[in-house]
This record gives sequence, C-alpha cells and structure tokens, in this order.
Amino acid sequence: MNARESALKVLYKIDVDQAYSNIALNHELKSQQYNKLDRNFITELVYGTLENFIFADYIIQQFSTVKLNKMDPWTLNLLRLSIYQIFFLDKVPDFAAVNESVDLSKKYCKRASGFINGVLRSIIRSKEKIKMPDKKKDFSKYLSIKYSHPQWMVERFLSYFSEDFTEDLLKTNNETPKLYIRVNTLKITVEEVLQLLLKNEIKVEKSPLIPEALIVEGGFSELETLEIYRKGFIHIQDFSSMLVAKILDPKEDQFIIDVCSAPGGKTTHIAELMKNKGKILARDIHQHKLSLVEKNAKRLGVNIIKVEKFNGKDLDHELLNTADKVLVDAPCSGLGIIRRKPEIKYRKEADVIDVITEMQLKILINASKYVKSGGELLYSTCTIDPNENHKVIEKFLNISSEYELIDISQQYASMLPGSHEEKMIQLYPNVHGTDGFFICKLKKK
Ligand SMILES: C[S@@+](CC[C@H](N)C(=O)[O-])C[C@H]1O[C@@H](n2cnc3c(N)ncnc32)[C@H](O)[C@@H]1O
Repeated sequence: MNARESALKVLYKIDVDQAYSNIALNHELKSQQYNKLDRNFITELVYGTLENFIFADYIIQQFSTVKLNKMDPWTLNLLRLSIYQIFFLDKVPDFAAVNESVDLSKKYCKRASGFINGVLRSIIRSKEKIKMPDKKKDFSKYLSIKYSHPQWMVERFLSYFSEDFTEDLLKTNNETPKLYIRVNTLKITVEEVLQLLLKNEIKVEKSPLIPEALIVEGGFSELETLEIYRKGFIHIQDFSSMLVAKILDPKEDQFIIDVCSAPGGKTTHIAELMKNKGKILARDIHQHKLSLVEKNAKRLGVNIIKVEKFNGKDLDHELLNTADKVLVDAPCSGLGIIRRKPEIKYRKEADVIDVITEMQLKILINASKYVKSGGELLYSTCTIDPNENHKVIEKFLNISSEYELIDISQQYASMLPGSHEEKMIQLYPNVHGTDGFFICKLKKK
C-alpha cells in the first residue's frame, strides 16, 4: 500500500468513524512495515489534509456539480487529500497528485473516478484564479476558510482577541507542535536518557525551563516502540502539561487527590515529584480510562497511586478536608490543543462551552471541599477560552470565600515561558509555543 492510500484510510476513519487523529494514524503506522520516509509522508498527508478540511471543501464546492453532503465520503476525502497536495505541498507535482488520486479512486470509489479526475484537473487549471472571501468585507469568513476553523469559532476568538492575534492563533493552530518527553526521574537521570537517545540516533534538546523536559528534534513519531519507553524511563507529555505538576508542587508523604486523572500523565508526574512516597487518589468518570492510568503507573514504576471511578460532579463526604493538595485538570473544549488534534475544530459545537463551564465549576467546587485548611487547589485546562478559565475561577472565588489566589506568575516565574501579569497563567500556542493551557492555584485559608 502506498503512502497516499494509507493516508486516505486514516482520513476516512477520522472523518466518518470519528476516530482521534493520533490513534487512527498510529494504528495505520503500526499495521505495516513502513520505512521512515513513508511514515513521515503519511503523517504529513494526514495532518496537512485534516488541518485544511474547510479550505479544501471551499475549493471543491466551486468546481463540483455534486453537493458536499451528497458526496460519498471516500470521494470527498480523496479530493481533500489531493487539494492538500496541490495547494500546500511544493514537492508533489500537481499532475502526480491527480494521477495518484484517480488510481486510488478505482479502488475506493470506482464510480467517481471520472468525476474526481474532472474536478481536480479543473482546479489545477484555475488554481491561480480561485477567489478567497473578501478579507475586508467579511473578515471572519476569510479567516475561517483560509485557516480552516469553523466560522463560529473564529467569531468567538475575535470577540476575545484582536484581529492580528486571532489570525496568528489560527495560523499557529495549523502548525506542527514540538514533541516533548518527560524523563522519569524515579528510574533514571536526564543525562542517562540523553545518552540512550543518542544511541538510538534521536536528537533531543533540554528544555531551559523544566529540567526533566526534553524536546525531540524532528518529532520522532514512534517513541513508544523504543525500549527506553517500554522500560518506563520516559513519558510523552507536552511542556504545558508538565508545568501543572511542577506548579502543584507536591511533596513527599503528602496526600494528593487528582479528580480528573486519566490517562495519568499528570498523576504519574506528581508521583515522580513525590519520589513515589505518599498517597495519590486518582479518579475519573471513565473506568476504561483509569486502566490507562494504572498501565502508565506500572510502566513508570509508580506504586502510590490508587485509582477509583468517581464522578467529580458528586460530592464524596468521606474526603472532606483530607487532602494536602487537589488537582482539577478539568474536562474542557480542548481549544488549546488544536495543533495536536485538528479534528477538535470540526467536532465542537458553538454551545458546547456553556454546558462545559457549568460542569467545570461544579467539579471545582466539590474538589475544593477535599482540601485541608492551609492546603492547595490547582485548576487547569487545555483551552484558551476565557469562559472555561478566568470566568470559572471568578465564579468560584465569588462563592468560596475561604480560598485565595496564589500568584504563580511570580512564584514559578523561572519555569514559565514568557512573562505573565496576572496571578493565574494562560499560555497560547502562538505566543508561548506550547499547547494553549490555563493554570491557576488557590490556597485554602
Ligand atoms: C483533561 S482530561 C485529564 C487528563 C489527565 N489529567 C492527564 O494529565 O493525563 C479530563 C478527564 O476528565 C474526565 N472527566 C470528564 N468528566 C468527568 C467527571 N464528571 N468526573 C470526573 N472525571 C471526568 C475525562 O474522562 C478525562 O479523562
């Protein structure tokens, strides 16, 4: 199977079966003995096409006699894949993209071969003349098509941020994020990991801000197959997620509750920072996800975590005033991690945020009751939407007078990218180069 066919199959799974891009792609890459070049090309085709669905559909609509919603999904995704190559990949000549697509159509959507050939050839002929929406007359529509974000999302961003900031954010959302790994300091030192990676010909750079964070050059996609991963020497985690456990700042022998813990990235980091001494109660609403927490903990050699299925919207009277620190890494819209999971752009509805903020506040209020007097509560999300972040904290502080904000911008300044004026921190992909993330820490009087 060639790279384009593999990419098409992955795109179909994401679009039609609603698969997560990373899972569908990894599954395909593991299903056959692809060489490195093919793996990289498939990855580029899948993410590049997925990032540009709305742009591709805008172009298709101008040249197709068949409406998008009447088109068979193999045909539609094959056209999208071809348009990505024609408009964004200089290394692929246009005619090659068309010929390969027509060949592929014979296997996946035979009856549409002629149609695909015709549409793509017309697009190539008129490529330079295609009109985008007028930037001055309809800025949000222009941004929506150019950067393939739904128009409601663009308008929402424009209501929070300036025009330049919004455009920069949308552009960055279509870029490839850096790949970070966390060294498991329970098992190995950073220097030893550097040596082992070098032996595997994987180049990494140390993060200047978090000692256990390493940036993998070129974003090697198969870290999980390495012995160093299987042995639990490393964990794959973005920088901003690592910041959460660092700012929670847990100590040995403390009792920590993580109310939304799966798949366990932050919980296991917390355990490492506690030197595997103390107690962590890791909860989540989904049992199947909790088994991932257990699996990660086992691989990383962590044995202080007890997992428990529990709905954070319910209050557990047994835990009142018991924990030294509580983490609420809340379920959220995920608008800060579009670079990692571009499908988020297409799967969210405009009203999702209002529903989610109520849940976030409820979980936070319950969690706050588990903290001992003098203890700390940390709230984090992977979104840049102020309604899920600052607004939730504002509402929380209005009803929870025993809590006060800790100035983490000051206290943890040495590990924060950029400078922060507020006590809580908001990271943006286009400003800080990290996932879009919000972190806020509160102290119970
Ligand atoms: C942002 S993720 C947590 C990521 C995790 N902290 C980590 O670092 O790996 C949010 C989690 O909240 C869980 N969740 C959603 N609704 C919940 C609820 N009502 N109570 C508890 N957990 C919930 C989801 O299953 C999901 O695993």
